[in-house]
Amino acid sequence: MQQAADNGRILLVDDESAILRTFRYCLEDEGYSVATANSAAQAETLLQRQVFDLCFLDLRLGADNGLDVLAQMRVQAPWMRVVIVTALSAVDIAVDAIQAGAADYLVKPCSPDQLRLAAAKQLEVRQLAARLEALEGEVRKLKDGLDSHCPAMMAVLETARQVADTDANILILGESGTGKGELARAIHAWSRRAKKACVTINCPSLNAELMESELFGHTRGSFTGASENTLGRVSQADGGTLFLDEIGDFPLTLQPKLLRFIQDKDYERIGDPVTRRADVRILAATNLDLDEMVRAGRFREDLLYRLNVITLKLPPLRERHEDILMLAERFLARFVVDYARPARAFSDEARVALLNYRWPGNIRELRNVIERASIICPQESVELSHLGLGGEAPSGGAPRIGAALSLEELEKAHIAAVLAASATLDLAAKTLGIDASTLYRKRKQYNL
Ligand SMILES: Nc1ncnc2c1ncn2[C@@H]1O[C@H](COP(=O)(O)OP(=O)(O)OP(=O)(O)O)[C@@H](O)[C@H]1O
Repeated sequence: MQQAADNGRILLVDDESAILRTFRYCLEDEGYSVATANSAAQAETLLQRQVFDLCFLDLRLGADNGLDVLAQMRVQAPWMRVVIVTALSAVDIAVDAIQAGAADYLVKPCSPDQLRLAAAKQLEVRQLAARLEALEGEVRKLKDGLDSHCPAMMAVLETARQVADTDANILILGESGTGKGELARAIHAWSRRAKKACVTINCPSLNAELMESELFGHTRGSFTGASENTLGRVSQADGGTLFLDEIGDFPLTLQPKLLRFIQDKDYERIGDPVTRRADVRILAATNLDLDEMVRAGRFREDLLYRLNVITLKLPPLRERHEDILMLAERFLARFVVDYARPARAFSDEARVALLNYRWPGNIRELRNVIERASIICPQESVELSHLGLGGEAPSGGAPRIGAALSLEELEKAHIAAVLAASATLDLAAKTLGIDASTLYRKRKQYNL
């Protein structure tokens, strides 16, 4: 029975019981699952209860108008292919039916071969459509890359999807590399603002003056170096989304202007007194403890309350056990194509190591580890040794001063080691003797 349903589920609608019987035997012999209805009402009831892939519909159904029945079917089961069965004298109505959404027509009396051929052809189209739908779903998932089998992450994604289409401001929390930026872009893509821009500002990379100009724009000559008028990101994001990445580093002195913009949607460009408006949805992300920053006087409480209308907290990768191998396999599949390398799968030992590692750098670190492994692995199976998961830093041991390394490689390794040994980014920046915004840029540059 299940096998027949898998081959194709067919509904026959005709008021002549002899025709129903002959068609049924012929199609069942082909291995299809077949149901019959001798009136429009019976067909409607069956369609409410069961899913059909194909319907053979006689347009002359007693008192019922066949075209009305067809229209009803198109609403009830739009995926179902409908083949009209008609007498030669009524072929012109069949043509109307095709215009109304039927897939094809058969002229009565038809031979068993004609019936079988029509069924096979339509079921093939239906299977292709179903396959396309499934693939589109997969592509959508891969595109936002955000599917998960981890209950905590699934709950975050579910809330994110629910609130995506509202204009509520959302604060995304989570350790560095957990995918806050990815989630922000996905929320924009799921929202009704998707056709407009999603503009990102990396807050730590700019001081207060440059940030104001970046956000709201400026007029030529309004400050040293302002050689031309600029629109500002807020204006670019009009109708869309503004993503404030690492909002914890947003300059304190500029926070009142951001607050006013979020509350009233009003702003002025630097050097231009005209008050402008922009319809922008705000998403913000941070790995800092904003409540703690409020207590320490480093972040405005009123701004925090405007930003965190909805808060989404991404779990760290070490708590997403169910997802580690899925993500690793996905990265591997992508990188071996990018680099044209032979690796195809992980050995058992490598899988265990991936699951047991603590992933302090979360998905960003996993991505780097797999990218590196996919390059250095010379065979189909990625072994534990290709992963380089020995110590804290996955890049394979501390480099020696004087070793055959470029300055860049040395800098990357040193920054990685200092980051691993420092409690906060500020402390790491202090140790390195650079400011936090430079450290931010270097982390992004080296994917640390
Ligand atoms: N679900 C995912 N599937 C594939 N790649 C992902 C996923 N989530 C994150 N990534 C990748 O991991 C890296 C880190 O992601 P992202 O920049 O969004 O993290 P973050 O939490 O915003 O990091 P930070 O706090 O350091 O800015 C990026 O390269 C991103 O493409």
